[in-house]
Amino acid sequence: MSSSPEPIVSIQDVTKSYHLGKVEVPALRGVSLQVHPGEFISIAGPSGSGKTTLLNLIGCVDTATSGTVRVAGQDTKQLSERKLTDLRLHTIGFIFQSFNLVSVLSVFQNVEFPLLLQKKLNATQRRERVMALLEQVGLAKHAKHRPNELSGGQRQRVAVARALVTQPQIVLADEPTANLDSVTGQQIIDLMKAMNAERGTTFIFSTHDAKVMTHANAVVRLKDGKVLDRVTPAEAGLAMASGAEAHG
Ligand SMILES: Nc1ncnc2c1ncn2[C@@H]1O[C@H](COP(=O)(O)OP(=O)(O)OP(=O)(O)O)[C@@H](O)[C@H]1O
Repeated sequence: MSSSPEPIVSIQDVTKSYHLGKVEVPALRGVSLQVHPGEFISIAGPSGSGKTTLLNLIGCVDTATSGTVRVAGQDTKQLSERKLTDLRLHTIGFIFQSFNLVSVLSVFQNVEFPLLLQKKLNATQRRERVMALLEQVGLAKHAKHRPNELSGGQRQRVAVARALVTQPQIVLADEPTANLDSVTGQQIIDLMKAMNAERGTTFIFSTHDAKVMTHANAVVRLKDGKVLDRVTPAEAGLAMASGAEAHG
């Protein structure tokens, strides 16, 4: 946790609507949220409450209908496509529910991929960076394997390494444990938390899983496209025990 006064993510009165033909689907209806550097934040809420939409806006893969999304001090609406790509590539790491590894690339090549896009390190530097991370996630011996030769938990560890390889300030994870059994899911959260503690990387992850939420510094609960509240995991647990939390 950081006491930095400057939030790394600042969202003000954001709405987002999708259009399905003539039908307007409001996904976010006036969301404000501040995340400070080094936080380990869970976005929780029932299916359809807007978690993925919110992560997509923070990750600059989609734009708000109205309101302001500031990431690393930049108002994303003011940025050109080029600048948005730069922000995604240098400042943000992504982890997905379904791992999204490239099946024809080895574990090493998957993790190296963002570095190739960045064009900042030479081959030796890239090798050192990738192997150090694979060591950390316990997969150095699997560097030459293809993703389909790994278990789900191992694939997600590769994805964690890939998200961190550019040393981003923020890692966004959309339901990172949803396709894993609970023990393996726990290992992924432990790994994310270790990276958060060691590097000070800000993590924002969505989840349905109450157990996963307990590891967050704060739980931001969404309902019907609005922030219900921002609570500690203990408070979220109490609310769930009393039946106030709906699950998707
Ligand atoms: N591309 C899209 N086109 C139309 N409607 C969409 C689109 N993406 C999301 N929605 C709608 O926006 C609302 C919020 O969806 P979102 O995926 O953000 O919720 P979520 O909390 O992540 O749900 P889940 O937990 O099921 O992934 C839902 O009503 C959904 O149907």
